[in-house]
Amino acid sequence: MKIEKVEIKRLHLPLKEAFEASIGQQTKRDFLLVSVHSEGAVGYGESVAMPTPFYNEETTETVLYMLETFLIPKLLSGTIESPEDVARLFSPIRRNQMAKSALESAVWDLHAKQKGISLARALGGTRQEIEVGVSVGIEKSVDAVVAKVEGFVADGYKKIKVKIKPGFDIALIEGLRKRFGDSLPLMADANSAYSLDQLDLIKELDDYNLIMIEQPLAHDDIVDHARLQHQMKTPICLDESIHTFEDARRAIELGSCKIINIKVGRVGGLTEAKKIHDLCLAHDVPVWCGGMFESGVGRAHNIAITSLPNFTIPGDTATSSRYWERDIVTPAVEFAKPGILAVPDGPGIGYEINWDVVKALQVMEKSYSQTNVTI
Ligand SMILES: O=C(O)CCC(=O)C1=CC=C[C@@H](O)[C@@H]1C(=O)O
Ligand SMILES: [Mg+2]
Repeated sequence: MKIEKVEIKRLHLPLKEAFEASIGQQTKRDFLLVSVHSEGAVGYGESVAMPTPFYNEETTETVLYMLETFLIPKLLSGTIESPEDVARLFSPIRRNQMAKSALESAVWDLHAKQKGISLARALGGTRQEIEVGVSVGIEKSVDAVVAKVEGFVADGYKKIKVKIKPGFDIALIEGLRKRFGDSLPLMADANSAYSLDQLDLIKELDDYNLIMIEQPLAHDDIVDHARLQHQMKTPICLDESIHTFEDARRAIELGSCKIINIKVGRVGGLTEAKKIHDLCLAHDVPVWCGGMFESGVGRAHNIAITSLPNFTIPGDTATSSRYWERDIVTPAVEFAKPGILAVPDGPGIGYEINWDVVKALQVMEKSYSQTNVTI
């Protein structure tokens, strides 16, 4: 497969409503839509980095820089037999996983389209339908979160994840359990807002039958998380700490978590995501697909990877209408049944780009071909 051309469009996609976590507030997606071209076929990917480096170190600007300066020249000048080769091609470049993933996932889509099969099938997916959860941000009061959750439960979401931070944690979980009882599939995500100094406080969360607590401690830690996991019955799930297969292997070996959140962008693309999935399957560690407020393009990649067998916990792959007035794909991503998405079986990601919406949101576009880049 020879990639002849890469295009990048930068889009500003407003969220229907602001989303707050311990790492700050978000009102829109500022992201890159990436397309890769070969022999008349086009594959699409999306950069999931945020405009600010508060979730991880990458930003929309650093992704653009890495793509233009290193990754696109490498892809255009190299030869690849399969999408797995892209990760190998990029391996001399350290980190910058979200930049790598934007291109690599587009090549996966292209590959599946060229073979005339769905991306899910190309990845080895086995499910035709996936269960879906929803991530709920921090609000002004516990009652305000309860009201939001009420709507999502009525919509049929199969898992409720709430964001917590010191001062907005125990009372929130208690309020939710009071209103919805013990059977609500509930989890909490702290985005690294705690340290082991707050061990007693974190341990209080053990009383609420949570499915898991996501990333309570530092974003770059697996040692303290292991200490914490050994003292808690609630499974710890790692998000920010896992960037590679090796990170996952070490975390499992140390006992730092019992569940892993796989975000395709955070781990550098679909090839690494699949490797982490396989490792976790071999170690009886269930996984689920996290979200980064993806547009329909990144969401389609998430749906495809979630069709693999060890994605046994509903992911943060909510519907388009949970986030956007108008998504950039058609059809929009909507439930087949309450809380259930159908895995598309058309070629590649299985959604078309809605170019009218893209045009309306586009703030920049660039094109790269073999004639105008050097490595
Ligand atoms: O709905 C989604 O896409 C998930 C949103 C979500 O919870 C997150 C997205 C990005 C950074 C964080 O705030 C958070 C997470 O840590 O999973
Ligand atoms: Mg998280």
